[in-house]
Amino acid sequence: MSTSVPLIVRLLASSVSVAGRAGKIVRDVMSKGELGIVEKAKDDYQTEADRSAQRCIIASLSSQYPKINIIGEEDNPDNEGDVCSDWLTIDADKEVLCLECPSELQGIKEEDIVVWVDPLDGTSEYTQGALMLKRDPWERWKMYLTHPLISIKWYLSLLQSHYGFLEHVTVLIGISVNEKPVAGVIHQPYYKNVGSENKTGRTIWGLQEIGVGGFTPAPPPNSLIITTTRSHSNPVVEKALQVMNASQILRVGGAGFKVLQLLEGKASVYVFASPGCKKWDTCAPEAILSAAGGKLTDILGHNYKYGASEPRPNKTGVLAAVNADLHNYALNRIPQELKEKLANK
Ligand SMILES: Nc1ncnc2c1ncn2[C@@H]1O[C@H](COP(=O)(O)O)[C@@H](OP(=O)(O)O)[C@H]1O
Ligand SMILES: [Mg+2]
Repeated sequence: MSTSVPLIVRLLASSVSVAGRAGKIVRDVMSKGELGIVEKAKDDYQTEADRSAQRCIIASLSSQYPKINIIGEEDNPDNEGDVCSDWLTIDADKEVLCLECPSELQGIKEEDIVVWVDPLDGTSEYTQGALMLKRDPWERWKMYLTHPLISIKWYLSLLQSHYGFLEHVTVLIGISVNEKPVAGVIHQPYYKNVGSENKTGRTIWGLQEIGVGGFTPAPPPNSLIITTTRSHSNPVVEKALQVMNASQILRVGGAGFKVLQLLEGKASVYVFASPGCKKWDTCAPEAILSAAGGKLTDILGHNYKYGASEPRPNKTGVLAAVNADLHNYALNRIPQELKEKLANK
């Protein structure tokens, strides 16, 4: 790849390519059927797909950009296994390589960049989606009985969802400069492809000042439709949803997929009044949403910072909208006492 292409554009082009490779790893682990589920903390799971996809992304990017600080969700001593040679991806997306470099980012160096990687956002949905790939009802039932995450209520809703949960799964690569998300990639390994011949998924990218690519954003719905968590709710999360006066509430998995719903015109605001999301969940979605004219902050309306020394948890929740007016509307609806409760947690 030519080094005459500005660094941020090259890095985004590499991230688009490696996100697609990581997405294939996510599908391959699922096809083999051994997910290797580990509970890292309460309600926080990891699978072989999370571990392998992260090793692929970090090894590929750090071999090309050795001075960039890359932080991944699965950074821990248990995830230091081998990287297969065919995971190493040094390709770069050709369309992205032709982008203009935003004026503000022209002189930056590798040392100024922090990359936040979530190799598999929507892990709950990935493990529950696995159940639906078992075509034999007896196999499915056996898997349910030994599955650590699925209650009978969820099992029944899974049966109705026809593989839908796997579409919530995304690979997220967020690029920040001077603590601000400036570019990002959301790859959806199962976009419209479960059970079909199309096995490539889709990749959406965004770059500050330039815009988004990989799909065409749609205008917001005519009425207020909110998107929120389906697997990490609690009474405060529900209270913040109630006060929105929304015509519909969509409950889906993953921060990446919720922001895709905003960009696709399926929802207009993403409300999650709880700790739980981390910097790797929001960096790429925030960069892409901002590049499309939207806004992502915490529930108090403050921006998260993405420097390497920032705490990983987004303790004060997530509030995102397709434009500043809708963000402002949602921010004003959240009662002060609820904001204080989160701020003082
Ligand atoms: N209470 C909680 N505990 C652990 N992780 C949480 C959480 N609430 C949100 N998250 C994390 O934030 C991301 C989006 O959550 P949700 O789907 O509930 O909106 C998920 O990332 P991962 O799937 O990458 O772990 C999820 O694990
Ligand atoms: Mg995540």
